[in-house]
Amino acid sequence: MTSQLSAAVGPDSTDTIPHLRSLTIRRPAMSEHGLLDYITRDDSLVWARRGEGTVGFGEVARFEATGPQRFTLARAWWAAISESAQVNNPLEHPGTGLIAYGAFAFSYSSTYASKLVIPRIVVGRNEECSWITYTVADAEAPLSIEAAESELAQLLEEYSPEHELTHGTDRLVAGQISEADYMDSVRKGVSVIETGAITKLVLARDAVAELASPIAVAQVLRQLALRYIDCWTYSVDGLIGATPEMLVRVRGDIAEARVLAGTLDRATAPLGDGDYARRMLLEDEKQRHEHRLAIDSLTEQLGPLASGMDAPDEPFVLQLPNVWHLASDVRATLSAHADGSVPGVLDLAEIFHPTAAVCGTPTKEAGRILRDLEGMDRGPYAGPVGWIDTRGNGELGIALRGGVVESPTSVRLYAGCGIVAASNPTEELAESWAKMRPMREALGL
Ligand SMILES: C=C(O[C@H]1C=CC=C(C(=O)O)[C@@H]1O)C(=O)O
Repeated sequence: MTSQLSAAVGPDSTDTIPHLRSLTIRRPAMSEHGLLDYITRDDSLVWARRGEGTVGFGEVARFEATGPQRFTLARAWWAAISESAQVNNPLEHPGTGLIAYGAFAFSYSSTYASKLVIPRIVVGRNEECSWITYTVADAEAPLSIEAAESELAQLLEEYSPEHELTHGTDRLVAGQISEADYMDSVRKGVSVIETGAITKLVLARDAVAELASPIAVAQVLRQLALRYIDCWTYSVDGLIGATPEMLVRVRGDIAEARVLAGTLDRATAPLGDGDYARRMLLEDEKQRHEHRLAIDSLTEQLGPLASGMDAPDEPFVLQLPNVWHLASDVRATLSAHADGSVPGVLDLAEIFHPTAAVCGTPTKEAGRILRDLEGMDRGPYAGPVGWIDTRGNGELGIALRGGVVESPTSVRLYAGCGIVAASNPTEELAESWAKMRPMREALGL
C-alpha cells in the first residue's frame, strides 16, 4: 500500500496513516563488503559507509510534501506512523526496527517533493550485528522471518542489469547554468559580499549526463561505496550519490555532525609535495575563513540544544579520492525536554538546514541572494538525505556529490562552491568540476 500525502498531517487525518507491523531479526554476521552484495537492484533504497548501513527493498508507505512546511509535515506523519505501528524489535540498535529513508528539497520554493519512504524489507549491518526488518501494511499479511527471507531471495534474484559500455556515446552536456553563467554569478556574488550584506554565499550549477543506454543505478552505487569509503553512499527514489558531509546523526542523546568547507582539487596537486594539502588548506586564510563560517553556523544552533558540546578549534584535512576538504567533527549531548525526551534527528535537521556550507552566512540573507543569483531549482541537491528510526535516531547527510536520475538515460549532476570575498570565478568553476568527478567517474564519463 502506498500512502501519498501532500496536504497537512494532523490529528484529523490519522485515517490516512497506515497501521504498520514490523519484525526485526538478527542475521548471521556479514563481511565488511557484505552489504554491497545487497545493492543489486536499481530501485533499492541505500545508505552505506565502510560496510555499515542499510539497503531497503519495496515500499509499504510514503509521505510527500512541498513548501515551507515540508519538515514539519514529515515529522507529524512519522510521529503518527511510529505511534500506530506494532514494532517487534529485540535488537534496539539505532536503525534496527521500523525505518524510513528520506530526501528533502533544499528550498521551500522547490517543486521537488520531499519524501519519507518506508521499505518493505531492510537488510542492515552495523559494528555489532546484521539484521533484517520486514514491514507489512496489510493486517492479514504473514509477518514471519520465513516470509521475509523468501521475499528477499526473490528480490535479489531479480537483480538489475549492468550498464552497457557504449564507448564515446555517453556524454555530459550543460545543464540550466552554463560555465559562463556560473562564473558570472560568482563574480556577482563576490560583489554582493564586498558590499558587506553577507560574508559567504554558496553558488551551485548543474550538468546533465546523457547516456546511450539506461543507467545502472546499483552499479554506480557499488562503485561509489567502494571508492568513496569516507562518504555516505545514498539512493532515495532517484537521488543518488556519495556525500562527505553529515548534517546530523543522532544516537540516543548524542548528536554529531561532520562540517566541511574549504576544498582543494587533488587532480592538480603537484606530485611529491606531501605537505601541499596542509599548506593550501590549513594555512590558507580564505579557506580557514570559509570553514569558520560553516562551523559557527552549526554550533550557534546546536549550542542552545545541548548540555555539552565538543567542537574542535582546529579543523583537519579530509582526503577523498577527488579532493581534500577542511573538516570538523562536532559532537554534542542533547538536553532533555521536560518529559525526558531529546530532539530527534528530523527535528535537528529542520533547525540546521540549510547550513553555511550549502547556503551562506548569514543564512536568511544568503538564501535570498542565492535564489536570485543562482537561477535554478536545486531540487533535493544540498538538502538532507538519509534515514530515521522510530526512536528519533537517524543519519541525515547533505545530498552533495550526487545527482538526480531524471529518466533512465539522463542524470542531472549538481555541485556548488562557497564564495567569499577572495573567491575567483575560474577557480570556483574548476572546483565545481572536481566535485562532480565522483559521479562522472561512476557513470564512466
Ligand atoms: C556545496 C558543495 O560542497 C560544500 C561542502 C564542502 C566544501 C564546500 C566548499 O569548499 O565550497 C562546499 O561548501 C558541493 O559539493 O556541491
